[in-house]
Amino acid sequence: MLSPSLSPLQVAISLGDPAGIGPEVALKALAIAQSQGLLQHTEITLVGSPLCWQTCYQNLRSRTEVADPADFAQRTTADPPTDIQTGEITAESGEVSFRALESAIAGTLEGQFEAIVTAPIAKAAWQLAGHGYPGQTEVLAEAAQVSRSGMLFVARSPQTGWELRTLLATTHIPLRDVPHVLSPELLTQKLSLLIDCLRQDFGIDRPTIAIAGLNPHSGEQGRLGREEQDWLIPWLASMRDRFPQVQLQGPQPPDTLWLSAGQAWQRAGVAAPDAYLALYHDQGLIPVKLLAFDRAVNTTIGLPFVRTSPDHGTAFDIAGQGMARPESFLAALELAIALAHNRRQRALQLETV
Ligand SMILES: NC(=O)c1ccc[n+]([C@@H]2O[C@H](COP(=O)([O-])OP(=O)(O)OC[C@H]3O[C@@H](n4cnc5c(N)ncnc54)[C@H](O)[C@@H]3O)[C@@H](O)[C@H]2O)c1
Ligand SMILES: N[C@H](C(=O)O)[C@H](O)COP(=O)(O)O
Repeated sequence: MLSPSLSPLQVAISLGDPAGIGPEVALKALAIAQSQGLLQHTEITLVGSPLCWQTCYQNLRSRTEVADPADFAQRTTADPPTDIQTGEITAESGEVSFRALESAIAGTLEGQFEAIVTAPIAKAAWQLAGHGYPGQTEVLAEAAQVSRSGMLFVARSPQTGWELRTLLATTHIPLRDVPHVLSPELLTQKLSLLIDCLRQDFGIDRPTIAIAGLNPHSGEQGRLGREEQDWLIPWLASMRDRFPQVQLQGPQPPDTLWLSAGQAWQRAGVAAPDAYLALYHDQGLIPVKLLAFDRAVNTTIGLPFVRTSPDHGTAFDIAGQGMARPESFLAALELAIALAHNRRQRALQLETV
């Protein structure tokens, strides 16, 4: 038997919404990973309805490179009672995608998997199926019973190797609620989580982190909004005292905060922060997706296991046509393997001291 350090990493891939492009990008990414030898030390388990995995494979195999689900281990959940209509938001597809995620999480909490890569789900389909969660992140955090979790997007530039990391302080809430939900307590929780993650998962002990303001021009001394003056600037000052090893920049005008990321993405040697903290969903995700839509990975931090996902959704407009690009899913798979490997190494080091 292999020693724990040499046994294959156990990675689950959850089906996602079978009416969308999730199973397609997963099987395409797996075909690339197989051909590039990326799975040599990894055992992949496909989680979800076996009928849906097979249907996707049979539909696409003559048109494009897709891996055969039969090449992988399976953790099965119930097949849908009726045919899933590609591109349609239905309760049936919502139920199938929810069960796949639930089963992947259960397998992880039982110790079967070290990482989960989730294919995208449609939140509206979950609602139709009676699952009121705003996203997969929230299900994962609840199931893992963690007090702190966060939605971090990671993307590596193919030109320079520089890594963009953006954490969202708030996620799936209406824009009008953002100023009420933001607070010094919430930001302290997210910032400390980010600092821990940078140290443990990315090996950065003394990071530079840039924090966005909320209002145009960061409030322009209170003339365009008061949050910066009233509490964001004092909060940041207190965080500088609390985390002296971290260089904290901000609160910076949000419209230009990610300019440094754009420059470091394209040109080697440009100085840019190790991570950005965005105050709300689209503030952080517009620059991330504009710069790196085919590269970025959504990873849930603060969990006792690794979870990654592509940065895109179910793309119902192109589902079933074989044209979905698998690069973001492949990046999610690669990051999951790298992070799970790091965690295993760290656990072994802790055992030996
Ligand atoms: N991680 C996730 O589970 C996740 C992430 C984002 C959105 N979603 C869900 O997906 C659904 C659709 O969301 P949306 O339309 O806002 O975003 P989307 O990412 O699904 O699509 C946005 C646009 O990008 C295109 N696109 C997306 N992925 C692509 C790919 N791999 N290759 C080629 N083109 C691609 C689509 O065709 C569409 O034009 C929503 O229900 C949303 O909740 C899920
Ligand atoms: N907010 C993410 C994005 O826009 O890409 C995505 O919806 C996250 O969804 P999950 O929590 O389901 O991963």
